[in-house]
Amino acid sequence: MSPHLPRPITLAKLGERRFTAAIVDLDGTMVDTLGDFDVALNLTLTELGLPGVDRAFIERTVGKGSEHLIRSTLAQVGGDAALYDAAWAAYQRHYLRINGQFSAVYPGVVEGLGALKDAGLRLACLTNKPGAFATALLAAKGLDAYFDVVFGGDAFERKKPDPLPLLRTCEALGSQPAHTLMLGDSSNDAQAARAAGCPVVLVSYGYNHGQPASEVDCDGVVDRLDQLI
Ligand SMILES: O=C(O)COP(=O)(O)O
Ligand SMILES: [Mg+2]
Repeated sequence: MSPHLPRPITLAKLGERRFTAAIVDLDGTMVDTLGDFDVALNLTLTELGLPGVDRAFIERTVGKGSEHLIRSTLAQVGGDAALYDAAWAAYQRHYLRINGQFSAVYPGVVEGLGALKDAGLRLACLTNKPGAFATALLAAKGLDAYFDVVFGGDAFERKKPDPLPLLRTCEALGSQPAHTLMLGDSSNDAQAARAAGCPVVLVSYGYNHGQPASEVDCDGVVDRLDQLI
């Protein structure tokens, strides 16, 4: 395990670095979306005549985008991989209809985003979720106004943990990676940030493939986003 900075970490403690921007993950960091995933995925499985999956499976599987979630789910329930296209179409239809209805913004998120804005940082939302799901969810939860840009998992050729989405997001923000703070909940966020050269802080409460966030190589862990300021 890598050494961590003392926690709760603050922006001041992050090496007195002058941050010009922050990139914020969505699922498991700003919004607890497990309920939305559960409903959309199980409606899809029912439609295909397949057995359901439980929340523990979903919680350890989300984070690498919807395509990965659907492939893993078909494998989990013994569904034929040839059902992928039908599953993807059904999942999108169900997800877009229920998006946000079974999910909730985590405590401290609104306060944390407001404080980052007040500190003069430009903000981007960068998620592995499809862009259409992400923009609708942010709007439904009243979080859209905080962000200068929003990029989904379909915005670039590769998703987190590849550094490409972070590097492109830094470009869009006009911010150097070393001065851009990544805030996420999983090893996908942390690995992408490390490879892109962005400092990275994780939240302790999200979805990290069944592993505690404190075991991930990152610059700090917070229990609420408003602990940063
Ligand atoms: O859709 C997912 O896999 C989760 O996406 P996120 O954690 O990058 O927001
Ligand atoms: Mg996440």
